[in-house]
Amino acid sequence: MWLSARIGCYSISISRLPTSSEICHGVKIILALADYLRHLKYVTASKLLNSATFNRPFVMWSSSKFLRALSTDPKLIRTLKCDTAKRSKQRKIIRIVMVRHGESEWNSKNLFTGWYDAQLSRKGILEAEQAGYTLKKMRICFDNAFTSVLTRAIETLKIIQDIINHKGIPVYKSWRLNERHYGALTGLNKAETAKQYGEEKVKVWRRSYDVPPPAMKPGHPYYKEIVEDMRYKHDPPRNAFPMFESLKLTLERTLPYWDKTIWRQIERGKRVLVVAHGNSLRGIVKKMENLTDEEIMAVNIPTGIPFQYLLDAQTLKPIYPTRKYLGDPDVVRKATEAVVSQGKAKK
Ligand SMILES: O=C(OP(=O)(O)O)[C@H](O)COP(=O)(O)O
Repeated sequence: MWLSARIGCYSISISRLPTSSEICHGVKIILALADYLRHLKYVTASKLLNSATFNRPFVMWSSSKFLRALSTDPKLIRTLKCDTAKRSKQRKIIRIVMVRHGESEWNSKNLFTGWYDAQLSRKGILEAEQAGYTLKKMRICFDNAFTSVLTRAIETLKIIQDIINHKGIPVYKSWRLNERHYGALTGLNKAETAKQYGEEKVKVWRRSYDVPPPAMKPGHPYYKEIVEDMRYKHDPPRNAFPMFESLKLTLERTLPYWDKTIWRQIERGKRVLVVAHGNSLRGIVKKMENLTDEEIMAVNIPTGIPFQYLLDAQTLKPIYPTRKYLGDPDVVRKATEAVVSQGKAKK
């Protein structure tokens, strides 16, 4: 190798002395490289050049000479960026960030929402913005993002992407990340339901692992709107379209997507952002933290506050056993308590 350089986790190898015509193209290459890295890492071209370190100390070139040494010949320049395997090895820790969408209009009215496509409330938009600013302040970057097919999650993701300047990353949407289907409870007020059926019953419907809510029947006010929604035209199949879901049933359709799609990306060293829902995320939390069916009952996820898992890049095991919220602990505690209180009977 004539020269190899490392810039952060990216490497450039130049196989031989460039010819004079190759040197002419150098500027174009470095600009393309700077542009690529700026997209991924927010570095400017000058920072990029200043941080270049060469593995042959005697070839400590100035930036301008380095510029001129680059060429458009792909055989000459072996690598412009490290492959993901190399990156994940260099990165000792892999971060996964998840966030429940910002407050929806139905959250603000304390209604069971499930598969009803509620919009973000004004407060929910602000929560999504705050989530974006938190990630921006921490300089957290992502390679791709995953969300449900419900507007409140998609909009939250868009707001975050805008703020952290990640509009270009691939976004994958799947109904498998949808909120649990709340069946016949969809559209009912939680506090009024607790008054009618008792707080204990509502707690079982909201938080038990395998007790489902009553099924949504064709006469239900939101039946047609959900079943005939064009976003479900092809998937889930008609004969498997849910009419209710316990957390267990939710997890049974979320987990294959987590394992086969999201986790594969994580294994390849990709930094993923998952924007989903209170209960679809509780399912993933159960799996990540290895919680029992009883332990998951106590987990409540507030809207719009990102949380992360840090994994050892070699073993892919979480470094800390529980999720860490990226927010003021007091705010997180109050927001979590507020979620619990939603099931208290109306006085
Ligand atoms: O649709 C819902 O969740 P979402 O607002 O996260 O999409 C549910 O109404 C959440 O309610 P729960 O916290 O009583 O399970």
